[in-house]
Amino acid sequence: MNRIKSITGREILDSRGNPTVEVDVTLESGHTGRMMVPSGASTGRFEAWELRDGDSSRFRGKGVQKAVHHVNHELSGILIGQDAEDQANLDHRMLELDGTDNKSRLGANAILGISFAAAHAVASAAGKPLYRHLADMYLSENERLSIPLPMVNIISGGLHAGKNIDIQDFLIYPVGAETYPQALEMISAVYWKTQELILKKGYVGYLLADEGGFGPALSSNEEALELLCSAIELAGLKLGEEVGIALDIASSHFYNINNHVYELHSEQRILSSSQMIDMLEQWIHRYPILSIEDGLAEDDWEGWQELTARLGGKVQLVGDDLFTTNPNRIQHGIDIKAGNAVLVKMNQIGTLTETVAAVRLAKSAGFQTVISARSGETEDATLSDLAVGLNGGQIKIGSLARSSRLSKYNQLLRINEQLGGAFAGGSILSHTNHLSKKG
Ligand SMILES: C=C(OP(=O)(O)O)C(=O)O
Ligand SMILES: [Mg+2]
Repeated sequence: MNRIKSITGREILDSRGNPTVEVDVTLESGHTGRMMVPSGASTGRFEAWELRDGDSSRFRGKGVQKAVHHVNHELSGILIGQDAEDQANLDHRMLELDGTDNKSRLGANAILGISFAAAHAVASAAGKPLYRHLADMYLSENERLSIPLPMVNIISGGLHAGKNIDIQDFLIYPVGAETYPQALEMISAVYWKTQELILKKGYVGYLLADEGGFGPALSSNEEALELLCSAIELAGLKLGEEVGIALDIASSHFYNINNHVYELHSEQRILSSSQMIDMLEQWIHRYPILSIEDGLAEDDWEGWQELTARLGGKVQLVGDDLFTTNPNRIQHGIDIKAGNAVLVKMNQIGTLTETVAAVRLAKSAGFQTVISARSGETEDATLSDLAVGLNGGQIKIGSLARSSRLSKYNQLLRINEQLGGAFAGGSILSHTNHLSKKG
């Protein structure tokens, strides 16, 4: 038993210079925990509600003073004196007090901040790193922890880069790395080769997008794939074997829901669901693509069924906007065979308890999990502990050149030391065609 003594919320700034919520929880034992809440830009329609003030005289309406007020008054009012070690009870009480389906009254940003700050405080009181506290709470005793395989944004598009191209993330997978530090070395090599190539190709400026990836106005979406392949080879790494490719199509953001078509604005092309799948299938054959996220839109369940039937045996198909870390939507995907992996974003659902439920459900159905940051982040590194502590297997943080991203990559380096170098590595993807072909 360790009761909550005080809860303090405040407004801080995130990596886009927008306000976000920070929460400190102090226990009667004197231990404290802190959480800085992330924020998305290419958000799914079915996410838990991020409460913003809407008063345009401050931060273009993006202030979070209302959410902070809820932390400091209503929420702390019901939580002070509660046992912080009973995470499920804390989260349940907050959900009950909010009373809505999507946390829109008090704000998922307010609730998430308290939920994770409490976990931090309890870990600190127990003298444990957060990942260990999470593993002790949620994993079986003999489960061996490992550093997740990172998928790393190198070229950005869509809403993260001013719509230079339509597809949002061109990422690399250091599948041939035997250790996490080796993986980072490979990522850094490809990152810098990509910059060199962009300048050599005559683009004016290489421009950095929200997650630190390069965001030039390329001539087509496919040019980004060609660039990545060249950069991997120029870095002296074996394409597909040492470094593979992942995509986040983020297609909900160019889906025309009225006409049921996908509008690739940068190429002036309009595609049906089946034509989108045809395009992705061609790319899988041409490039060493191991994972595709949101290949189709959040409303296109039928398209997802076709996508999964056609490509699910060859690549990882990750639902982000599709599932929004929501156990009900994940269960529907499992039932109708839509996707085979879940992107896990804690603020899409809003509490630690529900995040764990989403991960457990995904794993129980044999789905992979990718624990993911948002495009708006802070120096908070909770994500890394969450990915290790739930044995997520894969992590998506963004690119290397942003301290909001590096805080997480560097936290994984520290945890790596403590785990004696245990790394999930490329074997996590051995079910995909490209890697299984290697034998
Ligand atoms: C990280 C992502 O972007 P955002 O946080 O903007 O939703 C994503 O789409 O996977
Ligand atoms: Mg996504």
